[in-house]
Amino acid sequence: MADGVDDGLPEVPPDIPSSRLPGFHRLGVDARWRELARRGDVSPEELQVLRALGSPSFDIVNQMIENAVGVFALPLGLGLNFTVNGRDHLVPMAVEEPSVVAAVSYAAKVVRHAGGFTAEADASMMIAQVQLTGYGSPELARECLLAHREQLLALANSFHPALQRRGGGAREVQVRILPAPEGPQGEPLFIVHLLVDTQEAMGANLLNTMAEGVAPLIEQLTGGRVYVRILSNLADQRLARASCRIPVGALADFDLPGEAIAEGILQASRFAEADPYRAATHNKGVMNGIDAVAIATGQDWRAIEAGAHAYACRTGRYGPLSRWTLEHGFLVGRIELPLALGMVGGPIKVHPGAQLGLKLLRVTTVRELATVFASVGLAQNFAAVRALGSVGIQKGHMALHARCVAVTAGARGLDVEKVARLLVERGSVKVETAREILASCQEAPAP
Ligand SMILES: CC(C)(COP(=O)([O-])OP(=O)([O-])OC[C@H]1O[C@@H](n2cnc3c(N)ncnc32)[C@H](O)[C@@H]1OP(=O)([O-])[O-])[C@@H](O)C(=O)NCCC(=O)NCCSC(=O)C[C@@](C)(O)CC(=O)[O-]
Ligand SMILES: NC(=O)C1=CN([C@@H]2O[C@H](COP(=O)(O)OP(=O)(O)OC[C@H]3O[C@@H](n4cnc5c(N)ncnc54)[C@H](OP(=O)(O)O)[C@@H]3O)[C@@H](O)[C@H]2O)C=CC1
Repeated sequence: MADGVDDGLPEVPPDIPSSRLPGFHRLGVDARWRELARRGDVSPEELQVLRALGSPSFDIVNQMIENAVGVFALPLGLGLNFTVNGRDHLVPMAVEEPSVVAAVSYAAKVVRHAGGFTAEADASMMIAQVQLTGYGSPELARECLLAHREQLLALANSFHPALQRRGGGAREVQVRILPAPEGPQGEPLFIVHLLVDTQEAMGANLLNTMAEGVAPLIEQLTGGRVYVRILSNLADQRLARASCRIPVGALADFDLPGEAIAEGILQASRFAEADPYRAATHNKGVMNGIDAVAIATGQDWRAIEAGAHAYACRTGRYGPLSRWTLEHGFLVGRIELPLALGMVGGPIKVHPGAQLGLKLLRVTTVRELATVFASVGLAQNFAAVRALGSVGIQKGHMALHARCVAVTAGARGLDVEKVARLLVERGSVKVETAREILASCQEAPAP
């Protein structure tokens, strides 16, 4: 029971506001704002911030990037129905693509009925890389650096003493010797990895400072010359995992039994495992959700994208980030990917929208944030493969895309919904058809 509407679900504990807002999408935007305020998801001050997000103070954006001349706004929606590890979360999503928010809410609703997502995230261990050349014998250089491990770690930590005081900091030194890309005539690549626990920060700037800081000592110890010093976005020491178990019977839809829907999802999963061309699209679907919540919470989504796709190649062949199996009458979904996120740092305390996004999510640590991100990725993928393996993507997606087509054809105001509805009814969601509908509406005499 949520907001007086019986949806057949157990009531959530009173201290955790439910993420189930039935019919929220049928409300006008003013009513949505009122509902968020009534439930206490936003304070009166935060409601003002929410209303003003489309036109933030130019001072703020001018402080964020260079040569700022304006603000490029994106729609902000709420992914609903999420339960992760027994806690409810409203998921803010900044995205331009129709049907992403509806699809993720749909999927989260199905998974919620099946007990919600189970998820976990590793500690915030990031990798900084230092490239050394002219080192002589690679084995001797490796021995020398590892023998000075404590000195290197202490030097790295001296650049961020506050991080160490919080329980984080540089933890390990590793050396990787890689074959030269030119072949045997080239000098093997000698790469020093510094593993750093960045606590609540994504950590790029923290790591870059440490990598640049330890470089002179690495040169001094080995007699070599350092070139590149930067973090790696393949954050494979900082993985997050989510899973869900849905009774096959609960999948029945489109006049199809649950078994038929499950079979379609399993076939989609097999396709993505076997074929990188399909895996790329499968993962695009996963990132539809993850990027949207990343943008809405001020994360570096390019870093997340780079990490996700590099991780998808870890076996030497590009593959899917999520997989689906059938286990004892349950459809089981699992996802694992690197998630270098922050609750502090970068633009997070600067951009009012990022602050608000994190507030709406009601997470308290960066690891909890990562569990929600992984669950969003799995939910988004579930919605897509469920549609792809049954009625196809166009039915649900194009119905929601119809509004964009109507606007492209010139519809404005109340005409947008009307033209979109007629496009769907005619089964032709095309700009040309929208123009014809608009023209016929304009020719028709006013009642
Ligand atoms: C679109 C749905 C969800 C409709 O599906 P439906 O069966 O019409 O949904 P419903 O009416 O049964 O509603 C169920 C719940 O879904 C949500 N919902 C339902 N409608 C809305 C709406 N308008 N606005 C907001 N939320 C909506 C809402 O939470 C609702 O619960 P309620 O609140 O009513 O109790 C379904 O057709 C679907 O999931 N389709 C898949 C769409 C999709 O995956 N889009 C992503 C973009 S396509 C892409 O880029 C990726 C891709 C596909 O290439 C990836 C790949 O290849 O793997
Ligand atoms: N390749 C990439 O991905 C790159 C990304 N970037 C950008 O780097 C930014 C992220 O870097 P990041 O280092 O996270 O951000 P910051 O440079 O803002 O550093 C994080 C700050 O948070 C402070 N802090 C406060 N509380 C905590 C806590 N509990 N745990 C950890 N830190 C805390 C730290 O302060 P204190 O000093 O007190 O420890 C530190 O100053 C993003 O904007 C990203 O776009 C930049 C370069 C490359």
